[in-house]
Amino acid sequence: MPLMTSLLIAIDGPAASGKGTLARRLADYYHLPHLDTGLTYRAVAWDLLRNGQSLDDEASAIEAGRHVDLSNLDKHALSAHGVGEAASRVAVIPELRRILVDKQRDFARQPGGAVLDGRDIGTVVAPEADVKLYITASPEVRAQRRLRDIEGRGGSADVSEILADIRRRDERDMGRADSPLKPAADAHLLDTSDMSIEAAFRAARAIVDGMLAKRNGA
Ligand SMILES: Nc1ncnc2c1ncn2[C@@H]1O[C@H](COP(=O)(O)OP(=O)(O)OP(=O)(O)O)[C@@H](O)[C@H]1O
Ligand SMILES: Nc1ccn([C@@H]2O[C@H](COP(=O)(O)O)[C@@H](O)[C@H]2O)c(=O)n1
Repeated sequence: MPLMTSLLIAIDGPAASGKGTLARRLADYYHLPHLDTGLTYRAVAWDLLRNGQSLDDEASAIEAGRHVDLSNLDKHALSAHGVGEAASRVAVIPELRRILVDKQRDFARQPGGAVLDGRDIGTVVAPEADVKLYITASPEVRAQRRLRDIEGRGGSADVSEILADIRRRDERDMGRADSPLKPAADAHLLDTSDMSIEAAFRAARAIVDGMLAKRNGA
């Protein structure tokens, strides 16, 4: 559906809740550019890991953050499950967050709008977003989804270890002092535990279309 005006959609939620899948579907449907902001934190973590640097080395993380190029994020290398865990460790560094958030804001403010997904989009990166979605699913359902991801790429994993990792990541992301994961006060909550991808997409689209209709005075 082509848009006549600008539309900025902010999507937040915990690991493997399905926010990236929804963000890509919505971006495609409304013809908007999409940014998975998790990739920016993953790029920093990956840089440290690759260079044998500690994830606690704040100066190196900040330097790596300055070099993150939104147009050159290697999704394939960054998508490994372990990189996500490492990303959540560097994501607690406030100075690094400032640098990455500035880049993400530049992306959000392009003419016509955009879809961004992450942990602090509705609260910090784009509090002015036209629509904010907070996507959740139970940790058990998310662990099963992540397992299917890993198996789909030819890997294998123990679901109880994935579940433990998801719980640890939730605790770190929701408990950090700077920009913790939480729904914005005006976010629409969508629990996808019992929803197919298609059903979640339909529900998200109904929210966005409802906002557009209201904005157009319908
Ligand atoms: N509603 C759903 N029903 C079943 N599977 C789903 C649903 N939504 C997403 N998935 C699947 O779950 C997996 C995780 O989804 P996705 O990568 O979108 O999550 P995410 O929240 O973006 O994760 P991350 O925070 O790690 O980037 C994918 O394999 C995706 O296809
Ligand atoms: N806006 C964001 C996005 C991500 N993070 C941190 O990065 C980790 C990896 O994110 P994924 O979405 O790719 O799983 C995540 O656990 C967060 O710690 C963030 O802080 N803010």
